Amino acid sequence: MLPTSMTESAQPRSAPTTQPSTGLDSSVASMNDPTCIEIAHFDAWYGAFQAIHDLSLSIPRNQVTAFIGPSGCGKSTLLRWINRMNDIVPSAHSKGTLRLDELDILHPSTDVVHLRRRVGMVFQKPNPFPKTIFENVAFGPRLHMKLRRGDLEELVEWSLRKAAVWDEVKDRLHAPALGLSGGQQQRLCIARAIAVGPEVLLMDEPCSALDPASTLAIEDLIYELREQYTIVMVTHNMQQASRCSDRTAFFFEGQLIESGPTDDVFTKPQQKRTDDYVRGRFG
Ligand SMILES: Nc1ncnc2c1ncn2[C@@H]1O[C@H](COP(=O)(O)OP(=O)(O)OP(=O)(O)O)[C@@H](O)[C@H]1O
Repeated sequence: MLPTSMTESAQPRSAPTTQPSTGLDSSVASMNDPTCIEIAHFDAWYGAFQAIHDLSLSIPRNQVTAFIGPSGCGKSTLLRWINRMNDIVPSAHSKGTLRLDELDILHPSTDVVHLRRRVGMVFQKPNPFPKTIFENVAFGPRLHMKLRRGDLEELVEWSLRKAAVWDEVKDRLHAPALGLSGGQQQRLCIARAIAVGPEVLLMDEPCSALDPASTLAIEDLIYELREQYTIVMVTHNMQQASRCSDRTAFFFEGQLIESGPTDDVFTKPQQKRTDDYVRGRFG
């Protein structure tokens, strides 16, 4: 399932394959456990409206899992609970289990700042800070790590290379990030997310605001990044799910209808509703 457009540009050329030493070990997790995120009997509400019903799903480590389903079926809601983004929505509440390895994500004592270092998020619309390219990537490490200038520069370069945008920005690191194209901005946002050493990257329709060429570049990148990160991606684009995910979960009206290897979900789905959806009969 390697994307046909897998290009050299998606690969860090001379970058080290491991993150420069920053005192932040993203590999502390029980790496032998194939499950990275365990979701069990999870319900979520906005006020009295129940958006997710009794959902259970295991998200495997170092794979790309795509969440698909018609608008309003709860994909983003689940994604946003995984790094507790819904904490800022006053009406949002939930019940059940969400685990990242040993960490009980929903437990009131869970340190949300620490959780978000382990679980980075990339949004639909690229959202660089109104700062320079360098400062966008350096922002998280400056906040969380005490790095000498040289180490910080090395980490910024590593992150930009890993996000396959280094060659395009290396000569203008101190120019405003908002001057980049949409596709470059999205890769910059991915660099910003990986600079703090997450284990998981959540991507909420990361290509929906991009042109086809930038979309293919990001898809190639997503496929590459799964060697090091567990990726969960919401997408409305069936071709995208089949091009760059290993597993697919189909949601409908707040329920998980089926999940499995992407090829199976697309070519021999177990449920009629899945079949209808992946064939474009609704949604
Ligand atoms: N902040 C909110 N307050 C109230 N209801 C919400 C809120 N966010 C989402 N919802 C509702 O929860 C349900 C699930 O929404 P969610 O955004 O998770 O769906 P989705 O599958 O991601 O949709 P889309 O594909 O359109 O992004 C929808 O009915 C939506 O209207």
